[in-house]
Amino acid sequence: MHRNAEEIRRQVAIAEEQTFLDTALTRRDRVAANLAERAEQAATDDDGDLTRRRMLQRQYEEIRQTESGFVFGRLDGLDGTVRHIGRVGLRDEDVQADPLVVDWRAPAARPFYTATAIDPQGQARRRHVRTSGAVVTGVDDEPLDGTAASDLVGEGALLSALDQRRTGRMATAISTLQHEQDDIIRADATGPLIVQGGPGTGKTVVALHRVAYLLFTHGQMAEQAVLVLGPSPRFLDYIAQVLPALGETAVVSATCDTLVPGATVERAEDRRISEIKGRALWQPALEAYVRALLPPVRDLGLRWEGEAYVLDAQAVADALASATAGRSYHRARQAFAEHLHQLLADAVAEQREALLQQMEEGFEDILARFDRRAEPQATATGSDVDGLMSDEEIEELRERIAGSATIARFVETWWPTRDPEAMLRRLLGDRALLRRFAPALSAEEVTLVSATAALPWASSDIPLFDAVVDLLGDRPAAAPHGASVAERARKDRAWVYGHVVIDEAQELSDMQWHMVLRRCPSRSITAVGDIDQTEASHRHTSWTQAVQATLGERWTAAELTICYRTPREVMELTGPVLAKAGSLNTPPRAVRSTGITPWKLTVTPGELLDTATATVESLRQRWVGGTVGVVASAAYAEELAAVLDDVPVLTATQAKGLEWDATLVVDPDGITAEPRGWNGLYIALTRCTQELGRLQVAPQGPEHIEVRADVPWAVRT
Ligand SMILES: Nc1ncnc2c1ncn2[C@@H]1O[C@H](COP(=O)(O)OP(=O)(O)OP(=O)(O)O)[C@@H](O)[C@H]1O
Repeated sequence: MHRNAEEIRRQVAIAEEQTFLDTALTRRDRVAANLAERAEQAATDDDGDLTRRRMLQRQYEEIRQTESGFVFGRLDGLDGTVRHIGRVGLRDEDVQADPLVVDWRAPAARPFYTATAIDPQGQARRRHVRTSGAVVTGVDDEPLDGTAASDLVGEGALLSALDQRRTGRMATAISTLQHEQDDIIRADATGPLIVQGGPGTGKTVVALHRVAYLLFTHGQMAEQAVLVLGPSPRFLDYIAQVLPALGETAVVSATCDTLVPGATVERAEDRRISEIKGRALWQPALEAYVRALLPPVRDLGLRWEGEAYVLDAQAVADALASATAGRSYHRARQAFAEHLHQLLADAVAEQREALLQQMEEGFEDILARFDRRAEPQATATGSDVDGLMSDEEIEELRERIAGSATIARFVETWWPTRDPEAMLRRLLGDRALLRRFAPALSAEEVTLVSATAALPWASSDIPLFDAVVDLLGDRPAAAPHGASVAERARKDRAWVYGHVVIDEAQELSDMQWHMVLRRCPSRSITAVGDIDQTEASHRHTSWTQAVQATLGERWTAAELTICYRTPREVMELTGPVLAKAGSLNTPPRAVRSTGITPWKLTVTPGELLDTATATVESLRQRWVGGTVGVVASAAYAEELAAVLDDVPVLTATQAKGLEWDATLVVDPDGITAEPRGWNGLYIALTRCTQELGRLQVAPQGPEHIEVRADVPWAVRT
C-alpha cells in the first residue's frame, strides 16, 4: 500500500516534470532559431560589432549543445517558489518574469548544490530530474528538513552517476556537483587558487566546471580565452568533450610540452638533468644572460648624407636606459632605434646650424672689411640668415633617417637580431657562461647540463626556451582575421589569457610555473592537484615548496576530501602506500562501496604475458560496455602493450588523471622501485571505478597464489 502510494507520487512527479520539460524545450528551440538568425545576420553585416557577433555565436553554440540533460534540477522554496535548474538559462517570452530555467552557474542556482538540512538556504526540497533526450525518466527528491541523513548532495543521483560504466571520455557533472566542489568552482578568481585533493575527488571535474563558471560570470574572459593545462595529450583527449558539452569554446588546452608554438619535445631527459633544468634559478640566470647581450655603452659614430656624426656615450646611455626599461631585447632595440633616429636628426640639425653660423660670421667679416664704419652687431647673429631648421624640417629629417636602410643596417650590426634557440643552446653548451650566469649550479651540474646543449629538445628545455623567447621578445605573426579567440590564442606565444587552469599541478617545475605566469600576469589561476601523486623530478613535497619560488605567499588553498571514483575496498589498500610515499595528507573518504574485493595474483616472468592476456580478457567480459586499463611498471609496459590489443597499457605517469571501470596493475613492486615509485603505485591503484586486480611478478615462482572461486583465472591448475 505504502509502496503503491510512493509509486503514484513518483509517476505524478515525472508527469509534472515532463510537462515542464516540453514547455522548456519548445522555448529553447525558439530561442535557438532566433539566435541563429541574428548570428547569421551579424556575420554578413561588415560594420557589425565583432564582440557582439562572437557573443551571439557563443550563445547559439551553447544552447545548441544542450541536447541531453537540458533541465536537470528543481528547487522548491519554503515560500512556495519553484525554480528549475538547467545547462543554460532560459527566459520566458515575458522578459520581466522570473527565468523559465535558471543557468546552473547563476547565483540563483547555488542552493541546488549547497543547501543542506542544517543550512537549507530558504529551500524545502531539492529534486534531481533524470532525462533521456526529451523524455523524463525519473526524479530523486531530497527534502531539506533533516529527514534525509546524508551529507552528500542528491545522493541517489550522485551514486547512480558514479556507478555508470566509463566510456573513456570524461562526462560533465553539473547535475551532481557537491558542496565542497561548488565552493571551489565559484571561488573568487582574482589570485592563484590551489586545490589539493586525493585521487578521484573531482579535481578535474572542479577545474573544468570552474572554467565554464568563470566564462559565464566574467564576460571579458571569453575575449581573452582560458588556458587549460593538462599532464598529457591522452589526458587532454580524455577531457576534450567536457567544455564543449558545457558550451565553452573560448578555451585552449595544452600540456607544458605543447604550449610553445614552434617547440617540440623529441627526447626523454635524464631525471637528474630534468630536475636541474626545472629549478627556479634559471629565470634570473636567463634574464642576466639576455641582459648581457645588450650592446655596450660607448660613443656611436654614424654617417648621414656624407657627413660624420658622433652621438656621445652619455646620450647613448640615456637612450639605452629608457629603451630597455621593461622591454624585451628586440622591443628595446626598436625603442632604441627610435631614440637614435631622433638623436641623429638633432645632431644633423645642430651641425647644420653650426655650419651656417660659421658661414654667417665669415660673411660679416668680409662686409666689415669693405665698410669700416659698420660695427659688427652682436645681436644680428643668425637671425638674419634663413637656414635654421624648423621643427617640421627636423621631423621630416627624422622620418627619412627612420626609413633609411643604412641606418637600419647600422642598428642591426650594433644590436643584432638574436635567435632564441641558438642563444639558449649557446648558454647551455658553454660552461664558462653557465658558471657566470647560473653560479648556483655545481661543477658537476654544469657538466651534466652542457652535455645536452646540442640535443633535440626535452620537456625540461621547453620552459627555458620559452623564457628566452620571452626575454628576446619575438612575436609570431598575428593569426588570420576572423579566427576564433581560441585559435588566435593558440598560435600566439605571447597571448595573455584571462584565466589559467592547471590540472595535475603538482608536477610542474619552477620553470614551468614561470611559463604559466608569463601567460597570465594577472595571476588569475586555478591549480588542482594531489601532492601525493607527484612523480616529477623536482623535489617538492608540499604546495608551499612547489610554489614558493613563483607565487611566494600570495595564493589561496582549498581542499577536496571525498573520493568519488575509487571504491572503499580499494581505498583501504592505499593507506600503507601513502605512508611509504611520505604523505602528510589524510587519504580522501570514499563515498562508494562496490562489494568487490581487490585481488592479487603472483606469476613468474615467463607466465606474465599469457596471464595478463587472459586476465584482461576476463575483465573485459566482466565489464562489458565499460573500459579496462592496464597500469604496468616501466619494465613490462612495452612488452605488455605489444600483446594486449584494444586496452591501454600505461605506466603510472601516463595513467595520471585517467580512469577505467577495471584496472589491472602489473608488477606493483616494479612500480615502487621506480623514482617516486610509491607515489606511482598510489596513482596506479586508484584508477578504477569498480574492480582492481594486481599481477605480482615473482622471479622464483608463485608459492602462494591467492585462490578465489569468483575469479576463475586466479586458480592455477
Ligand atoms: N560531483 C560529481 N558528480 C558526478 N561525478 C563526479 C563528481 N565528482 C567527481 N565525479 C567523477 O569522479 C571521477 C573522478 O573525478 P576526477 O577525475 O575529476 O578526479 P580527480 O580528483 O581529478 O582524480 P585524479 O587525482 O585521480 O586525477 C570521475 O569519473 C568524475 O566524473
